[in-house]
Amino acid sequence: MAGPSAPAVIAKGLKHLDLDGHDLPPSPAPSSPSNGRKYALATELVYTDSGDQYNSSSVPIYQSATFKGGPGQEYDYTRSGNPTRTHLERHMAKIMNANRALVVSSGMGACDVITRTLKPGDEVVTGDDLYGGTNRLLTYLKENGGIIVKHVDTTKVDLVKQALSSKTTMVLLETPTNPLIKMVDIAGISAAAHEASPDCCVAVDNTMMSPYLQNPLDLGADVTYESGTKYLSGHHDLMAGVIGINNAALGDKFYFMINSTGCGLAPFDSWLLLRGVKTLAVRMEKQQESAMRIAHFLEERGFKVRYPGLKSHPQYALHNSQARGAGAVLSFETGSINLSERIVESTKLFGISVSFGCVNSLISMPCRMSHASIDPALRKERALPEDIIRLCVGIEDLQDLMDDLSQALVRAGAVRLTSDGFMALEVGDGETGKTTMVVDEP
Ligand SMILES: Cc1ncc(COP(=O)(O)O)c(C=O)c1O
Ligand SMILES: N[C@@H](CCSC[C@H](N)C(=O)O)C(=O)O
Repeated sequence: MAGPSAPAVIAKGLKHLDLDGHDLPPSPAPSSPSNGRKYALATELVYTDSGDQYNSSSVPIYQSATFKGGPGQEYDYTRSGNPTRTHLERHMAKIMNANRALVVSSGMGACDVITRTLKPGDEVVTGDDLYGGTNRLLTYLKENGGIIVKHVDTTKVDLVKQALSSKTTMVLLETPTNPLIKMVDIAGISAAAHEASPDCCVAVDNTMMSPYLQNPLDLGADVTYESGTKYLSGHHDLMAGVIGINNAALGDKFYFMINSTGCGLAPFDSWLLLRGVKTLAVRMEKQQESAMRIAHFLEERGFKVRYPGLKSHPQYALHNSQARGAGAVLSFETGSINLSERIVESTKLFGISVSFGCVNSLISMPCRMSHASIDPALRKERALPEDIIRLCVGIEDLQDLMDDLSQALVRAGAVRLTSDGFMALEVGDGETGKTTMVVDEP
C-alpha cells in the first residue's frame, strides 16, 4: 500500500491524466425561452422586479406575522401568505415552467404536503431507491395512514405498469435517484400512470437536477417538487421545499395544506432562497463540469462509478433525452466498507456531510448517513451497497479537488503509486464480496 507521503507525485500524475483531453459533458442548453418566459433561463434566474415602492434592487423582507386592515386585504397573517414568500413563489413558478409554485419549510415538508392529499386505501407506486427521508415518510403512511405503498424498480416502465391499479392515486418518482443515481423515464411513466387512471398524480422529486437541468412538468408529470435546501439555495444556509404545479385544483389543495399546517417558508428564508437561486446557472455549470472530470478519473481507475454523464451509465441516453446536464452528484463503490470509511475520513476539501447542491464539495457514506433510516435488511434487499460513497462536487478549483481526492485514496490505501507517478488500485479486500477494483498499469 502506498503511504500518505506522496501527494506531490499524485498531483503530477493527475494533471497529466485528467485535466487534459477529456470530453466535457454536453453543455446544458436551457437557453431558449419556454412557457411564457421572456429570456433564457440563466437570465430569468436573476431577473426579478422587486415591485418595491422605493425601487429597491433586492426584494424587501416582510418580517411581520400580521398585516393590519381587516377583511378583504391581500395579506392578514404570514402563515396564510406573506409578500416576500409570494415574490419567491412567482419567481419559482417561472423557473420551474409551472403555473403555480408554493414554497415550504423543507423538501420533506413539500413531500408531506403532497402526500397529505392521499386517503386511506389509496395506493402509491414509488421507487426502490429513494432518499431515506422520503422512504421514512412513505413507511409511516403505510403503517399508520392506511396507504398502500408499492416499491418497484422505476427504471423499468413495464414494472411500474404492472404495479399500477385503479387504486393508484399517486406515482412518486426520483430521477436521478439518491444515492444510486438511477434514472426514471418521466414521460413514459407519466403516460402509463395517466392511462391507468386519469386522476393519478405523478409527482417527481427533482432535487438532484434542479429546474436548471430538468423540468418534469414539461415531460407530463403533475407535480414537480424539490428540496430547496440543495441546488436552489446553493449555500447550505437554509432549509426549503418548493412545489410546482400546472393544475389549479391541485395547487389549491396544496395551498390548503400549507395554510392548515403552517409549513409555509418564513420571510427571511424566502429572501435567502431568492438570493441563492440567482446564481443557480453559474454554480450548476461549474459543479457539473468538475463532477464530470472526477467521475472519469474514478472510473478510469476501476471504481464502479454512478454518474448520469458517463457513457457507461445504462441510462445515459434516457437521461440526455429528458435533462440538460448531468448534475454534480456521483457515487462510487470501493469493494470494502472499511476502505470507504478510510477514504471518507481522509479528504480535507470534501467535507463529511449529508446533503448536496452546496458550493462546497461534500463526501458521505449514504448507508451511515442520509439513508441510515432505512432498515439494514431492507437496504440489502434493495441492493444498496453498504460501501457506497457519495460525492457532491462544489465550485472549488478542480485541481485542488482532484489532489484532495487523490491524497485521500492514497492515505486510505485504495490506490498505489507507480514509479512515474501514475495511480493504480489495489484490489479490494473482498469484505463486501465485490471485486470492483482493477489494477491499472501505467
Ligand atoms: C432527493 C431528496 N429529496 C428530498 C429531500 C428532503 O429535503 P430537505 O432536507 O430539504 O427536507 C432530500 C434531502 O434531504 C433529498 O435528497
Ligand atoms: N438526519 C437526517 C439526514 C438528512 S440527509 C439529507 C440529504 N437528503 C441527503 O441525501 O444527504 C434525516 O434523518 O433525515
